[in-house]
Amino acid sequence: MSFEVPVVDIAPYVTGVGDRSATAAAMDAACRTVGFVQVVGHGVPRTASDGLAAAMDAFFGLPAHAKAAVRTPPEVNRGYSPPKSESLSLSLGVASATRMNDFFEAFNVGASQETYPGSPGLPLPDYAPNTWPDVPGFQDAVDTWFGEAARVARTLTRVFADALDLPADFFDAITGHSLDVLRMNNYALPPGTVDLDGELTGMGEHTDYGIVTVLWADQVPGLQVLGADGGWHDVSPVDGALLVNLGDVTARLTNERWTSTLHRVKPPVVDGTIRRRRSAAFFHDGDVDAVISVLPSCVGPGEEPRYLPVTVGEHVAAKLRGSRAGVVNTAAERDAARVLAARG
Ligand SMILES: O=C(O)CCC(=O)C(=O)O
Ligand SMILES: [Fe+2]
Repeated sequence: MSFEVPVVDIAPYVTGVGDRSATAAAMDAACRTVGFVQVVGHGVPRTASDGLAAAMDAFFGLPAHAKAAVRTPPEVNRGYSPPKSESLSLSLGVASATRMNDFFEAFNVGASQETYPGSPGLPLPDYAPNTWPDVPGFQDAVDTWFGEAARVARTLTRVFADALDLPADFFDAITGHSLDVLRMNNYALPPGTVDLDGELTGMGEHTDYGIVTVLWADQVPGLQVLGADGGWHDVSPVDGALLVNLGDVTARLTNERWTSTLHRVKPPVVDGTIRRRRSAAFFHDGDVDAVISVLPSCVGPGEEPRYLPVTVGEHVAAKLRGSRAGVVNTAAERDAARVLAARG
C-alpha cells in the first residue's frame, strides 16, 4: 500500500494572500488520515536552516567531555543528552528490550521564565534557563531557528483553529506561556562502538507530547511513521519542506479526530557504520497549567470523550519521566496498544 505524507501550503496564513479555506481543508484531511504533514510556504529563510545545521554540526563534533559539560539532570529538559541516556518507548509505557538504549544524542533548549515576563511565577524545571556550549555562533543560530519554528507553530495553530471550526484565537488561550522545547538530534556513533548485529534504535517509537511539532530533518533516511495500515513507512522531507506532526494534546482535544502519529528513527547502517542523520524537533506543547479537555464539537452523536481532562504539565511530566528517567508511563494505554499492534 502506498503511503504519502501530504504536502500542505500554508502561505495564505503567512503572507495574508491566497485561499485560507483551501489550506485549512487540506490540513484537516492530512491530520485526519496521516497526522504527519509536509509544510511548504512557511516563509523560513534557507539561511536559518543552514545556520541551524552548521551549529548542530559544530556542537556534536565536540569531544565527549566538552559535550558532557553541558549535561543536565533528567528532570531538566535542557542541555546535552548523550547516546543511550533516553528511551522514548518508555514515554508511552512500552518497555523495550534495549532499555535506555536509543542511540541518538541531543541538545535541548526551551522557553524559560524570562521568555514570558508577563506570566510571573512559572514553575521550574518546566521553564528552566538554558545552558549554552562554548561554540562560537551556536546560540545565535539556535535562537534564530527557535524563533522561526515558534512562529511556524503558532501559524499552524491558526490553521488548526479554522480546520476544526474553532474561534481563530482558540489556541491563544492555552499557549500564552507555552512549554516550547527544541530538541536537536544527532544519530551517529563512531565505528566500532556499537554491536551492529543487535537491535539498533536511533529513537524508539513514540508520539510527541504537545500540540504540534515542527521538525527540520536532513534527507538521510531513518524516520519511520506508523500508517493506518499498521505498517512502518519511511519518511523524508521534500526539498524545503518542514515536517509537521500532531502531539497528544491535539489528539486529546479532538477526541482522536486527529491523531498523534507514532514514529521512530532507524538510520541505515552502510558498510558497518551508521549513516549519520540530523534533525531538530520544535515542540509546541501549550501552557503548563492549561487544562486539556475533549472539545464538545469533536464528540459525535453516540460517541463518548475518550480522555479525561489533564493539564499539559501533568501529561508532559509523565511522558518525560518515561523517556528521560526510565519510569514506565502507565497512563498511556491507548498509545502502547497501538505500538504493540504494529507490525515489525
Ligand atoms: O529525527 C527525527 O526525524 C524525529 C525526531 C523525533 O521524533 C523527536 O525528536 O521527537
Ligand atoms: Fe518525535
